[in-house]
Amino acid sequence: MVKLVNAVMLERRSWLVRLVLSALSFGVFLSLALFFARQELVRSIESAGHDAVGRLTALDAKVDGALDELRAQLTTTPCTPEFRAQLRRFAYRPDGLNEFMFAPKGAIECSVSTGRFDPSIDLGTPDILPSDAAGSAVWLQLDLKSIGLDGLSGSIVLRDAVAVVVPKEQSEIATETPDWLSLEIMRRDSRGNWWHRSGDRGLYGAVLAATGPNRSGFDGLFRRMVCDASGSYCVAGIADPWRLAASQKAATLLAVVVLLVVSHLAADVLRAWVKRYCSFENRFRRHLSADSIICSYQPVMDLRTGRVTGCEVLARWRDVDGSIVFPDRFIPLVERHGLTLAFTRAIVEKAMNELSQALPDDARLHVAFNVFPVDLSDKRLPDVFRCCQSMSPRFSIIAEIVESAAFVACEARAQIEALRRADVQVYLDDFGAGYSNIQNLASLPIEGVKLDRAFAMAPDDSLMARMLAHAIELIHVSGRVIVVEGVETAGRLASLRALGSAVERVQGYHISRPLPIDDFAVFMASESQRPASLPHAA
Ligand SMILES: Nc1nc2c(ncn2[C@@H]2O[C@@H]3COP(=O)(O)O[C@H]4[C@@H](O)[C@H](n5cnc6c(=O)[nH]c(N)nc65)O[C@@H]4COP(=O)(O)O[C@H]3[C@H]2O)c(=O)[nH]1
Repeated sequence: MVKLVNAVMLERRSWLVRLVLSALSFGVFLSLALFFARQELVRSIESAGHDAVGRLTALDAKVDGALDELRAQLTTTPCTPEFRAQLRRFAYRPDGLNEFMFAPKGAIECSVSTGRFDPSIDLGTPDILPSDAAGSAVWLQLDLKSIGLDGLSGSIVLRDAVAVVVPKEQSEIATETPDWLSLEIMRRDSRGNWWHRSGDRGLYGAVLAATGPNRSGFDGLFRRMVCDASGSYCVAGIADPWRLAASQKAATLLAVVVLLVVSHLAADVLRAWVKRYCSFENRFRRHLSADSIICSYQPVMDLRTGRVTGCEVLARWRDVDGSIVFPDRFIPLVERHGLTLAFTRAIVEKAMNELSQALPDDARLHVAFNVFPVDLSDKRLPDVFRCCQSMSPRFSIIAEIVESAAFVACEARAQIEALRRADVQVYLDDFGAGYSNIQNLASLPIEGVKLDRAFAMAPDDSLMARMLAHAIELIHVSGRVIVVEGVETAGRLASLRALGSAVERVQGYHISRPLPIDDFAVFMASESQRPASLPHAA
């Protein structure tokens, strides 16, 4: 997943990313479609089951009702011509029940179609015994040839010596059942045995096994069992989605095409969303907190004594994958989203907390913080450094400000004065680059100036390197403390020292790179062991 997100973010192998996302979306949509299809299929089984159960229950009621009515109407001696005439009259009714018989104890003595049977035909033990004395006995699935109904099959229901033939078609499953749906109707007798009534033989057992406790995994078929309230009838149903799809080829094809198109569109939306959600900007905004901000401390050396007397606090940010992000990536975001003051406050509080814990109580240090140019017009800025006041004189605080396009000298002056009242010294940062203005250098009540690192980092014979001495002289004339940053070599350190006392402090990779707090504490401890006369590493 991480690889996929990275590929999306970096726009690498866009065809592959699109393919993977399309496949993912297709999978999701297909699952959804199958879920709804499953609901529909299960609903179809249930509705066909309820239909069948309803029809059979109604048929039973109709048969029992007809037999009760017939018994009440039979007034003559059984199997006499008058008796058979009474049976026949009843049989003519248009209710689908046309063959009535006199069959005491299951032995048929006469019927509407055949007349008298001599000897009588014994039906044997009924398949379904009567539940009570007033109940019906039933013989299921009989070939009715023996009672004179050639080519017919069905059941015989006997109630108090009068019986009726229920033709097979009447208890059949509806003929309009689609071929992807198989049903079996079962009838339960009073002893709890189940009897096949119609449909596909064996389905009941198969559904019971597949839905029971020892069921195996999903085999692509959906199964359901529907029973009536009394538990006399159950319908087992199996729906085969693949047969359904095959029988509806055009609709299935159309559904697949629609799914493909929708998945493709969804993949594009997903890609855009992942890009937006996982973009550095959004990640940074979501996870920016005091915990994810890291302070790095770059030692600042007093050039005259060779001692490290201060540090600049530089912000880093820990990304969600643990990697460390440098300020050039996130400082513009902090500015764009108006988080500058809160960010500076978080850095100041974290750094002061770490420094006060990691350094010995007798350590004395200048601690320099970068201030966003935009906050120079925010009256709340001095308040950001309030937590440092209790730590004086251990730490003396410096706010480094950069002249920018929005730099308004009179606002900056008021802010600088407010900062000084809050015991914060103010230095102009990156002097000599960007918007640096000599008039500001002369007129603003600043304590120091940090010369842009481009001067110290310039190659020895370059114009910038030659300008270094002049820039120092210019600042020196203004009477400000001069800090030169970007000192990367012993040679550059020596050349600065050779300029005399103009440069007060230096900072750069030659002295040390920015360090995590623990390493900075170790660095400071080793500094305190070093004899003061030994110039630092030069
Ligand atoms: N090549 C080279 N580089 C050196 C040398 N010595 C110091 N540097 C780098 O120069 C930058 C000095 O900070 P900056 O001028 O205030 O410039 C800072 C500052 O403008 C801004 N920044 C960093 N932390 C904060 C912060 O907490 N708040 C604000 N507002 N800005 C910050 O990000 C800028 C870059 O910071 P970093 O990447 O940490 O880069 C740091 C430091 O690592 C050297 O000898 N050689």
